Formats: sequence, structure tokens, C-alpha cells
Amino acid sequence: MRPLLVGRHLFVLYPQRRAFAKMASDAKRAKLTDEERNADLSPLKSAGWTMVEGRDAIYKEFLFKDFNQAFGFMTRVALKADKMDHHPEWFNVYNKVQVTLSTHDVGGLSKRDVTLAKFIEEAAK
Ligand SMILES: C[C@H](O)[C@H](O)[C@H]1CNC2=NC(N)=NC(=O)C2=N1
Repeated sequence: MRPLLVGRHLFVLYPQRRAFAKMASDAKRAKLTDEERNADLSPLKSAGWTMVEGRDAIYKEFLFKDFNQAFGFMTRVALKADKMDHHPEWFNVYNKVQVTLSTHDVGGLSKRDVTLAKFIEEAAK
């Protein structure tokens, strides 16, 4: 705790807050444990996500009515990805969007991929 006096205001700075925030963000980027895989990936697999062969990543193809619907979906996901600082690998042609999720920083699946996949499911509805 570092007190800082500015005029008649006393500010108290908590360097630990930053440290805790960083720990939380590190945990979100850590590779999923076996327990987390069982709990978090099962519902996504039921929704059509599959494991990518040869790498720790999940994949799903989305089909829309037309390009407008597909791009609207991509826009919603892009805004979320920007906020999360977590970005999909994706490919779009006309009404088709193929999405692969993985956390490059850890070379595999993390909580962030689960969070983004859940958001993507809602955005595609
Ligand atoms: C510097 C920046 O925070 C990192 O490169 C972020 C950006 N977006 C990312 N997106 C994904 N999918 N994985 C990452 O590891 C990742 N890392």
C-alpha cells in the first residue's frame, strides 16, 4: 500500500491489484486441465465443435442464409474478440464461416477458447 497525497486528496495505490489481475489473465491463457476439458468441451462438442487433428484446437463450420448474415455474425464475434484480446482463426466464403479456436500463447486450448466458443454459439443464433 503506497499512500499518495495530491492537494487535499489521499490516494492509496495497490500494486497487488495489478498482480492479481495479471494472475487471473494468465490462468485464462493456461492450457485446459483434463478436468476442464471434460467439463467445458463436452457441451461444445455436442453443439458441433470437433477437435482439430494434430493440434490442440477446436473447429466448427457455420452456414448462414447469405453473405450478409455471415458477415453480421463475424462482426459480432470480431468485436468480442477485440475486447477479449483473443482472436479466432477463420475463413469465410459467401455464407460459410469456418472457425478454429486455440490459444497461440500457450500452444493449445485455454479458458479463453471456451469463452469465445460459447459467445460464438450465441452469435450464430
Ligand atoms: C499480445 C496479445 O495479447 C496476444 O498475442 C494475444 C492476441 N490474441 C490471441 N488470440 C489467440 N487465439 N491466442 C492468443 O494466444 C492470442 N494472444
